[in-house]
Amino acid sequence: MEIFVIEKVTKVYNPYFKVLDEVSFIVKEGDFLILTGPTGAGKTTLLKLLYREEKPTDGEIFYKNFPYSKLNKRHFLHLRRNWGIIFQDYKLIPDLTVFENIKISLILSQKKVPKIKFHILNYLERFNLAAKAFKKVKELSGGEQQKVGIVRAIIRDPELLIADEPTGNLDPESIREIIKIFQEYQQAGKTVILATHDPVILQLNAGKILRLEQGRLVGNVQTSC
Ligand SMILES: Nc1ncnc2c1ncn2[C@@H]1O[C@H](COP(=O)(O)OP(=O)(O)OP(=O)(O)O)[C@@H](O)[C@H]1O
Repeated sequence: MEIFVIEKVTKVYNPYFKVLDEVSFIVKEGDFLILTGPTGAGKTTLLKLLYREEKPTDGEIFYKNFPYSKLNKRHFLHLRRNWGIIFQDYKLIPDLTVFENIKISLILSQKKVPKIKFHILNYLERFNLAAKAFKKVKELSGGEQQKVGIVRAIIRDPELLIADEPTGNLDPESIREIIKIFQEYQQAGKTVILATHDPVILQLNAGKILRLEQGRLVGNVQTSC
């Protein structure tokens, strides 16, 4: 089943800066898609279009056959409850603790989690973050904050994971661990879309690679079913 069909999507930022130029590809359920390309190629913009922080200037995005242009804000809020998004700039609340940041996200996802405290601490333990659970996010290192952003997204057990440069602040060992966790998640039938130019990830052969250059996809790209 197709999760996303991206059809000739163009994005122009004001006043006139074309970042994506007729980009087309499909994402199937269970895919592990790695979007790569140089700085400024448009990777973050493309992900923002998928999670609807931005709208395309032209073209259409279909999610499970529903065209985005026909969906309203309420539909997107509902969809995003089942998605895990890892933002390049983390988007954590610095004055709240690690535990509170994750708990708020879990509550917003409306997933019923029995023993929520145990559940969160268990996840944090897996990422070697249990000792930081009750520290304010602003007291953590950049890499630790990045890991909190990852835990916050995957603890929801989302059907789709969208990750924007999730390992930029991590050492190679941590990067391999994170990718292993993403792979386990994919093996459970979930879909992963990851933007990165991290050579460690690219060498791991974790998934299908799509390369963006100056707003266009280059190489072999599947654009129809
Ligand atoms: N809101 C915006 N308004 C205007 N220009 C923007 C906006 N967001 C991004 N851009 C520009 O669009 C281009 C693509 O940015 P984008 O963040 O999508 O690239 P990227 O491939 O993710 O880069 P990086 O690898 O550095 O994260 C950049 O030149 C950027 O300056």
